[in-house]
Order: sequence, then C-alpha cells, then structure tokens
Amino acid sequence: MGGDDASKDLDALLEEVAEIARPKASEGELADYIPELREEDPDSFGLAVVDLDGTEHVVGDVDRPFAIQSVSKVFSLVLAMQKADAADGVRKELWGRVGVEPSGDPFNSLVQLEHEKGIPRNPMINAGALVVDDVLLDHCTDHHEEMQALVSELAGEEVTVDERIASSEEGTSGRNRAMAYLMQSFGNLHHPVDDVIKAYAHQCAVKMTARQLARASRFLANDGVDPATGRQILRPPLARRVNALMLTCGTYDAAGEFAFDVGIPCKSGVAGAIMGVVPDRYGVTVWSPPLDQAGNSRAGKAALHELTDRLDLSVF
Ligand SMILES: NC(=O)CC[C@H](N)C(=O)O
Repeated sequence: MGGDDASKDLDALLEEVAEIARPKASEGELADYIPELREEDPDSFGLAVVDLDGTEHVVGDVDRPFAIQSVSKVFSLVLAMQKADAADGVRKELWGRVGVEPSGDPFNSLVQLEHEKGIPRNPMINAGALVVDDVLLDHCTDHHEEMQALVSELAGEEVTVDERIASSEEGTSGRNRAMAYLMQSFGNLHHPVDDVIKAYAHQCAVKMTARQLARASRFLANDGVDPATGRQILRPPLARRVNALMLTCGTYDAAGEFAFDVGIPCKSGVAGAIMGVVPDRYGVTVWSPPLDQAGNSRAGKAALHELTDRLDLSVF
C-alpha cells in the first residue's frame, strides 16, 4: 500500500475507533476533587496519532488543552533521569529512593508506603512522583522552568501552566501531603513538604492538547531521540526503561489490564488523558474526561484497545 493510501486509511480508521469508543464515556465519572475537573465537558473526545516522520492523524477535540495531571510524571521522571545520567551519585540516589515495581494499588494509596518504609513502589504513582520532585528540587536551578521547557520542547510549541488549577491542586492535597510527611518520617523526603507539593501541583497543572502530548511521547518511540529536532532526550536504554515503567505502572492497578487489552506503554492522568508509545512507529494520545474505577479514561482505554487491535500494535 502506498504511503498516501496508508495515511488515508489511518485517518478513516481513527474515525471508526472514535465512534466506537466515545459512547463508553457515559460509563465513567469525572474526577470531582477540584472544580476545574468537575466542570469539564464529559463529551470531549480527542485522539491523536503522530508518526515519527511528523505526519499527524487526528480525530475530535485534539486542540483543546487540558491539565496533563499524572501524565506529567513521565516528564518529571525523564528530567530526573537526565540528571541521573549526568552524575553517578544522582543515579544511585534516584533509584535508591524509588522502586520500579507495579503497585497494584490506587495512584494515591498510602498503605504500601508504611510497610515499605517510605520507599514508593514506582515513579508513576503519586508518592513516587513526589520523591522524583524532591530529587529534582536538588538538581534543577528552577523545577517549574525546567519542566515547562522540556514539555514545550517535546510538544513543539510553548505550553503553559494553569495557575488556577495549580492552586486548586495545592488546596486539596491532603493525601499527597500525608504521603510526603510519611516519607519524610522515613528520611525519604529532604525538602519541606510545602515545596515538594508546590512542585508537584505545578506539573499536574501543565496544560496540553492531545496533539501536543502525542508529539511529546514520540521520543520514547524513537530510542530517546525527539524526531522533530534530532535531539537525544534520553539514551536508548534509558528511554526503554521509561517505556517499561509506563507499561507496568503507568495506569496504576489497571496496568495488567492495559498490557492485556492495549499492549503498549501508556500513562494516564485524572483529567482523562492517556499518552501512549508505539515503539518505532507512533506517539499516541487520547483524551476523554470520564474515568473508570482505577482513574483511567473510560473511553480513552476503549479507543486504545480498538486502535492497537486493529493496527496490530501490541508490543507483545
Ligand atoms: N492520577 C492523577 O492524575 C493524579 C493527579 C492528581 N493531581 C493527584 O495528585 O491526585
């Protein structure tokens, strides 16, 4: 099949996938802990698939910005891994303070932290992301700026932070603070809890579109090289490790189900985005705000299931 034909086919296929997945949103619920999420339009739906050569295949609301929330955990981890790759001490520190095992628990669970002496299971759950931010506060000149610069570079355009969401996040961060204090009591948080929570709330409030997130995940499909600029964001073995963590931990206690049904590394967020990586092929993102029990976009998961099945994209 010629390139143009294949491209046309993919656009048509995305339309079909969207049609099948969209109705599933009615089985989900909007996150309701902050007004900005409670007030999202539950019917929003966008799906973007961006080729390594830059061709963008999109359907629906792919240019409407939303808070990336937990999808930001991938980017803060990437930033920390860049620092760790540049200094052996940082590498030992990072992987000594956060694990790489799936949690099998909700993203904001406190129970394992007590048993496991303040070492979070992985960087894709809240406790792990808080430790990553604590490490970054030591090694970034400015956490906010470096995070924003990285995501803007990967998105191919300037992305901004919604300060209203950042302050709502900070105001409703009881559980995250509880985790931070617990980790502090075990000696696994070095900066003041307020500073770590601020950094984390800020990254959750970064606003991006499905199209931008799909572009931003492409370096993970391309051995760590951003295909738009040719810049090596992470060395190949490190990029593969981020993918491994996304696959095994990126969708919390539904990671097994995602591996089974979707079969590609994914990271979800509570605003309804799921960012995926199809090695050597695509960056993918779907956005639909209503969530399932595990906190993953209901229609988003259905769309990825359909897409990866039809195109035979599972990594297994
Ligand atoms: N799953 C998520 O997206 C969680 C992010 C959310 N801001 C929280 O910390 O609870």
